[in-house]
Amino acid sequence: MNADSEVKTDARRLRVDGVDVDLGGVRILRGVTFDVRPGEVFGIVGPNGAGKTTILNVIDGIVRPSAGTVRYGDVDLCRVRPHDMRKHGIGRSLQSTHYFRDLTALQLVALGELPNSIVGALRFAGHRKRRKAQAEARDKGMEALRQFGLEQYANRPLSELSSAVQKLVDIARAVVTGGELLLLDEPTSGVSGHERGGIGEALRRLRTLGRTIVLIDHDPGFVTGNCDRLMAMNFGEVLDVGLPDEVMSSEAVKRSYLGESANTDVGIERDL
Ligand SMILES: Nc1ncnc2c1ncn2[C@@H]1O[C@H](COP(=O)(O)OP(=O)(O)OP(=O)(O)O)[C@@H](O)[C@H]1O
Repeated sequence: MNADSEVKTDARRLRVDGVDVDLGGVRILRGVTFDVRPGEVFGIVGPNGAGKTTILNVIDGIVRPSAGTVRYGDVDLCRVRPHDMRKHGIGRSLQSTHYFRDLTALQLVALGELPNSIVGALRFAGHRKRRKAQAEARDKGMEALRQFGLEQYANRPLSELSSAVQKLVDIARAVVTGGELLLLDEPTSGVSGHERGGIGEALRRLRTLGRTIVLIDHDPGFVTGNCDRLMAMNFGEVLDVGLPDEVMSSEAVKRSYLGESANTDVGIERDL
């Protein structure tokens, strides 16, 4: 790798270093440290309450750490407000699209293009070129739906679509926000086993588009099949980071799901 490509790679590397989080007087995360390389699909696994969502919340500025640093390239994300994350190329999918179920697929995706701060929204509302901006948001939204083969759902309300299609539409919205680094919170939750392949396919497409993905998921087959590396967490700490098969078969990870009797892979699948 020459000096130029090293600089470019570093500009898109996510580095989380020594992050502690205290909420309501309780330490939720302790010394969480990992980094995510550009173009990588990085999975976070762990039992309920391990701290997975909290670490995503730290990366996109919803939760501020009490110690440690989070950097994306040379940007200190701890100083960026949540609604400014898109300016730095960070997009996030929703754990659930339930509150948006009356929107059409196109409306949800186009939301990713609209101003997302109060000041921006007020400016947008008063802007004489509002119609043009709305048309552009629609065009970009349609383009994103096309990229994921979802254009036939554009005018259908989310409530009429399967969970898998809703998840894909929401991933398309996160992409429209300009997300080079996509944070996906449980992309397979509520999605039936046979439809999970479509989510994996979307991840592969995002990878070919050069996006970096950090995802949380509870399905061991999905994470081992679709992630380049995994980080396992428990009780707010990192247990292991490495290749998916190695992490999923480590004794510490098995114990975290099963307690002391950590000796069956079947058990992990049951409890994940
Ligand atoms: N705002 C908060 N105040 C106090 N405790 C919180 C807060 N948010 C999360 N927690 C606690 O922090 C711990 C980690 O929560 P988090 O949601 O990050 O876990 P998780 O690994 O994502 O779990 P799940 O798989 O169930 O979504 C849990 O014990 C949770 O109850």
